Amino acid sequence: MASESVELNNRAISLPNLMKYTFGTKDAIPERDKSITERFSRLRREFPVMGMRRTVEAIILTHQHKMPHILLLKIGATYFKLPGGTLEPGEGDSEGLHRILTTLFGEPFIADDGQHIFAPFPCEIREVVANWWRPHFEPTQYPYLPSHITRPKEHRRMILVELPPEGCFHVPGNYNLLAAPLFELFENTPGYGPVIASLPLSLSKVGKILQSILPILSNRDHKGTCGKIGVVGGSLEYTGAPYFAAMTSLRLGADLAHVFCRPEAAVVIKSYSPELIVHPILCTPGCEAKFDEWLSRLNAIVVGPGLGRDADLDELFPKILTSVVKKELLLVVDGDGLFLLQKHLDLVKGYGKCMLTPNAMEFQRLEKAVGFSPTSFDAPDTELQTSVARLASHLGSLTVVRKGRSDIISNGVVTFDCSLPGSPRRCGGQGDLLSGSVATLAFWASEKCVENGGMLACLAACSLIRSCAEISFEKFGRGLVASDMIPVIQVALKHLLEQK
Ligand SMILES: NC(=O)C1=CN([C@@H]2O[C@H](COP(=O)(O)OP(=O)(O)OC[C@H]3O[C@@H](n4cnc5c(N)ncnc54)[C@H](OP(=O)(O)O)[C@@H]3O)[C@@H](O)[C@H]2O)[C@@H](O)CC1
Ligand SMILES: Nc1ncnc2c1ncn2[C@@H]1O[C@H](COP(=O)(O)OP(=O)(O)OP(=O)(O)O)[C@@H](O)[C@H]1O
Repeated sequence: MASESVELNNRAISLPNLMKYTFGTKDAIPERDKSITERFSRLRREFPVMGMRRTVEAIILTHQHKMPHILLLKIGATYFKLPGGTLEPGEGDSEGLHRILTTLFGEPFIADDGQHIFAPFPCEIREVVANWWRPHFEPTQYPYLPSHITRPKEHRRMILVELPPEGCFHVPGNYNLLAAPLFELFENTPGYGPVIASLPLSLSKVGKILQSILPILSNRDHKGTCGKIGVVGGSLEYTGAPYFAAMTSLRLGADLAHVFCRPEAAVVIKSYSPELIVHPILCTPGCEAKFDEWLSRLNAIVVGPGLGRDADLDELFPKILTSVVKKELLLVVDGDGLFLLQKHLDLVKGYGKCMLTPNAMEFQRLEKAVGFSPTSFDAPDTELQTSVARLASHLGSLTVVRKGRSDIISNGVVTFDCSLPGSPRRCGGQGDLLSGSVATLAFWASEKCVENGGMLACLAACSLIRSCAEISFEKFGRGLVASDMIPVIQVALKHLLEQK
């Protein structure tokens, strides 16, 4: 097989087999700077004239023995880099990257006027997979633009490049071109540096991720093995939200779902479904002790759907968070939980098992709460990605999922973008479905000790809920409501698992 088609970042891309490629060498293209010190001196010299340096780098994927590999250039014994270079002033990303790849890999020939030039390197420039910024004239770089930096010195973009099924690389003599398997790069910062080491996560495939997370059902399991999920929410006004979150966890495959709500919401929630275990305890005497006792039996907690914002929660909410963190449980904060969290961010700062799932408005509130200026709802995707990574990093690398036209997921180091089509229907409750599925998938990922389980669970959950929306929209059109999405959870899951 010359070319395998795989789904990366939810888009089909074909990976050529390197066996179908030939390799030639051509004259060396000396590195412009002889050392790292020289590189930064030149950056400093050029900055006042040229402004921020814009660098584009190619993620060229191939497959060998059915395993995806990324092409790297090796210089000397230990230095690896992605094929790429600096854009000219005013040059676009695609145009510039194609020019650079042509210089690096195009066939050399002599033009009619005697000039040594290169034949255009055949490839297709696809989407940006990752962004990194260099705030100062020094090696430190971030996958987001730190808020206090107004004049970054370099912006690096990693761009997916698709190759035809066969072809030829003409490699400059001073480089070795090699294909590194993704698993070798994964989190291997000492070997490849932070940028290359983070690429496998940025490129992860949803079907594979789900497969690695889902528990295998067995007759040896007992009730609870597949998860006991708690939802803290439900008030006089909002009874649907906690039901959606808890029911999603059951319909996804968790064994037990508990709802901790205000007494006035309990009978209503219970009447929606006999499956839910409903505790009418919120803001009642002895609530904390009762909640604490139940917590010990649960695996993951969603705090916030339909919780309300009444004054008595000011006292209870931080106590709930403290108990969850003390018991080291997986924690998803959503809906009104995010509203209340503004005053209590310190309680979750640095808590790696915490996942925040804000919508556009809730995200802005969190930004303001930490002193960042809020990112506009309509900001371009790259700016939103930067803002989500900045917030996640500021909060001590917990996971932030900003829901929207594309869902952006970041832990401050790695940022994913889930842009499956979903549906154009914006009815309430879809975010509650997401929070219930994040909690369940995060528990399963933690049980299987999946590396970066929280991030992958969030990516998988976003893909799942968008897929549910897409499938159910086909049937219900503009009349689609959140309840219509719950029965298709397993259909959507199967669909994602079957992704090639
Ligand atoms: N059936 C039930 O029980 C349900 C209960 N729910 C529960 O309700 C609670 C409050 O949640 P919430 O989302 O209504 O409150 P909040 O965050 O203050 O947003 C309010 C305003 O923000 C804006 N806005 C939001 N997104 C935006 C965007 N993308 N782009 C632009 N603007 C955007 C928008 O403003 P508007 O357009 O109205 O001016 C919106 O009205 C919470 O606990 C939740 O779980 C829901 O789950 C629904 C089903
Ligand atoms: N513009 C959009 N296009 C496609 N999908 C979207 C869009 N906006 C949001 N979604 C999807 O809808 C789901 C819920 O996101 P939303 O922003 O409505 O959350 P929310 O306001 O917290 O929901 P809830 O009504 O449950 O409180 C997410 O899975 C998200 O991917």
